[in-house]
Amino acid sequence: MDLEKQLKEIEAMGNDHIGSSTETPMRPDAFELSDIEKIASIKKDVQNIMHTLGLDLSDDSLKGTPTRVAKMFVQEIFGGLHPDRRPKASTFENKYKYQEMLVEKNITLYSTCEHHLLPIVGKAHIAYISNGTVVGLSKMNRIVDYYAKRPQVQERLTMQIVKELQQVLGTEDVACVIDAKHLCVNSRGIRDIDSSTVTSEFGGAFKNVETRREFLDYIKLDTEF
Ligand SMILES: Nc1nc2c(ncn2[C@@H]2O[C@H](COP(=O)(O)OP(=O)(O)OP(=O)(O)O)[C@@H](O)[C@H]2O)c(=O)[nH]1
Ligand SMILES: [Zn+2]
Repeated sequence: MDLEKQLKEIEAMGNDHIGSSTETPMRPDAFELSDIEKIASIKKDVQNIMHTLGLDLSDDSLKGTPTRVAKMFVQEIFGGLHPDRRPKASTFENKYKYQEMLVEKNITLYSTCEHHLLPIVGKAHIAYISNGTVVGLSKMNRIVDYYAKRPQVQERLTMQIVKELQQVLGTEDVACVIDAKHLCVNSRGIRDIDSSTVTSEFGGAFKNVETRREFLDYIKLDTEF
């Protein structure tokens, strides 16, 4: 089979998982292997890639790389694929009777583009209006970090963060804006170092133009990376 045809088939297989859902496309058997087993398997895959590239894996500087990359994939940059790592977001009663929106802005975001497996670096900004329940501030940073630690497209990441907070807080009134640089755009391909991508998801009251405007005024997108 020629290469072009093979590539088309591989692409078609990948697209089977893509739906309109905000869920990360995972197979049902995603957690049959333990983390240790995944690290051992990925180590061999990375060894194979490096070997194919012609690198000498007995070199002192290179020999630890397959293990390092495998651990980094499973435990760090893709650690958010595992539901066990979902942050426990304890909620409290809004005893202050605070009625206005709460904004957690400039949340540092490191993710990975699922098309090229290159870094996405940026800031997330979150707002919610309590309907009686509040959440500890750091939990918003933790939720961003959990969903960011997956192969991602920025649109899905933005929606996953909002959906999670809506569930935790029991309200639709949650919004998220992400401003991020994609190294797949900045450092390869079109190599545009200055462009960044802005995505947003506005739930409930944030669909109202004035409420949305208030949130956007608080965060004033002057993001520095
Ligand atoms: N919608 C969306 N696209 C993304 C995201 N991250 C990367 N991309 C784009 O996904 C596309 C991948 O499509 P292809 O055209 O198959 O990739 P490519 O041939 O390497 O494209 P170039 O980057 O233009 O060289 C690229 O245009 C990326 O810029 C994201 O978070 N959201
Ligand atoms: Zn990419």
